[in-house]
Amino acid sequence: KVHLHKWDISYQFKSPDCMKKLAITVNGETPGPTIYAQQGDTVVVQVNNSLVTENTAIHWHGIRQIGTPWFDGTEGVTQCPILPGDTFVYRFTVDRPGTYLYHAHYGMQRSAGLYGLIQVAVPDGVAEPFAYDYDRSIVLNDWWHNSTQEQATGLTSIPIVWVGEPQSILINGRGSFNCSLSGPNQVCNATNPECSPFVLAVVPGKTYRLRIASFSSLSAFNFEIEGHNLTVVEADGHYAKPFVVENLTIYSGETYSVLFTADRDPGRNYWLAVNVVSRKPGTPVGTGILNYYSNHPRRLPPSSPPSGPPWNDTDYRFNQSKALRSHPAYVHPPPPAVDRSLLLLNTQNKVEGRVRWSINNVSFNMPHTPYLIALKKGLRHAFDQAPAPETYDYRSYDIYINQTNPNATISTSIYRLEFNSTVDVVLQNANMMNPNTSDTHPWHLHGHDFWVLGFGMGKFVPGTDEKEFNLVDPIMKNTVAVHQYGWTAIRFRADNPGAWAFHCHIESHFFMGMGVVFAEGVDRVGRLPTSIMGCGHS
Ligand SMILES: O=C1O[C@H]([C@@H](O)CO)C(O)=C1O
Repeated sequence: KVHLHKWDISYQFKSPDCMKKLAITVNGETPGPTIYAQQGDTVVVQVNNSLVTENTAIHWHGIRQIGTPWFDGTEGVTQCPILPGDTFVYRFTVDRPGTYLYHAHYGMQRSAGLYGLIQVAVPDGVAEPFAYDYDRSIVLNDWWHNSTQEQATGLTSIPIVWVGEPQSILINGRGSFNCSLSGPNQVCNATNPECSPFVLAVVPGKTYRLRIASFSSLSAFNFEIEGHNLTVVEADGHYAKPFVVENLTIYSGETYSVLFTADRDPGRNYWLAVNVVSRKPGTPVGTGILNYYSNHPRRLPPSSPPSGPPWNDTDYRFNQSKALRSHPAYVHPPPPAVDRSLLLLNTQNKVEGRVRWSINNVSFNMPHTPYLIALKKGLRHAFDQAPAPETYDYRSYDIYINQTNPNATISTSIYRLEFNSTVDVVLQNANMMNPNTSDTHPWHLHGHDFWVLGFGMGKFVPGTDEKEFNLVDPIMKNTVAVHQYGWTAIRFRADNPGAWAFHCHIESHFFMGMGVVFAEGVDRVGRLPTSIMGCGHS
């Protein structure tokens, strides 16, 4: 089946948290419409860029784009930007069931509101390894009152003007800023229906599948339904070995399905609560209402919203990461032999006086000619041909202190992977430029899923820590957290011809250079559509 969507991308005045602000919308909405499809279907999205003064591009996050690497929607990597007034048609197959995302992949436009869900159902007659009565979704985001242009300008200023903690957390596009805190020239209207809390209505006794997705620009979130345990059953489109949590930590770019049963006292409503974790919260708890039929949907619960785990409890988050395993009936064992291992140190640095993020001391810079085009056409002058660094000086580097020399270099270099090779990547976290701080970084790989082999605290020791890898039942994902001062190991097969971004999903961190590009089998890529071209060298 082919699903055709016609999208008009435009700025609109919106008040998702009661404060009026310009937001980027799909057909006037943020979050944009959910794309529904069934495994094997073709999705066609005709994107008309009505932003007037801004380019755009849309990434289909978690969709591997097998055979269509040019429709990954990553500006600078797989396509030229879509110019204002232009229409671009994405056409791709959704080859696996599960919960996926779409969002802008141009500048910091995701933060401005261009995002939504993709739900791919199993084929008719195919059963999933769990049962539920109803399917619902929860889309999480963090929200600022200044514009993304202002944020981007601040990030590139000397000295840096950091974006700071968000003003609000949005649940399905709804938050509630305290209007008494708004400045005199700002339009905040607490009674605007756009910012009335999200209500999840449930029938007592029924079991719900909640598809939870985070589009956060910065924050790690902890999601809790007051008084209801959650059973995790899916992550990034893969069935998980079910495990029960009181609350779920979710990082930007991840999706989970959880099951819960509305089996508590039906005489009242309960809170949905989203708390910021990992960074010191500067944002009030995001709330919604779990409404037991037949209570009034606006009746507030008689309690305070859950405050979640302590924001700085790294072990708590680390333990959830380690609890996530493949469902036993759906294990795809990773290839045992590895062809290449990369050890990637994540650091905050300075380049020419600006604060940047670097991988093995190289800060990523997007070239003007998209890599896929440059590689396919052999345009060697379009980007730095020197290979990107494979490792860092792990023997002497102290991940717990500020670097003695914070300067890094900036480059457009990439990792060329042999087609069909098996690649291990260990992401190593470290101290930032402020003393005693390390952020959690959700890393997202385009074009592939990877096996999550392991997590560790402290420094990864090559030759030793591989022994801790889970080669038995690792979950496959497309986004995974690298915990503070810790490491995360993944494995993937370079079996998808194309050029693929791999980056921190924190919007400002990727903007500040926190990413790399992998390219494989480009000689096998079919004829590039001319619609992706028109910028840079030719
Ligand atoms: O990239 C970042 O920059 C700030 C801060 O380190 C500089 O002001 C911060 O908290 C980040 O995550």
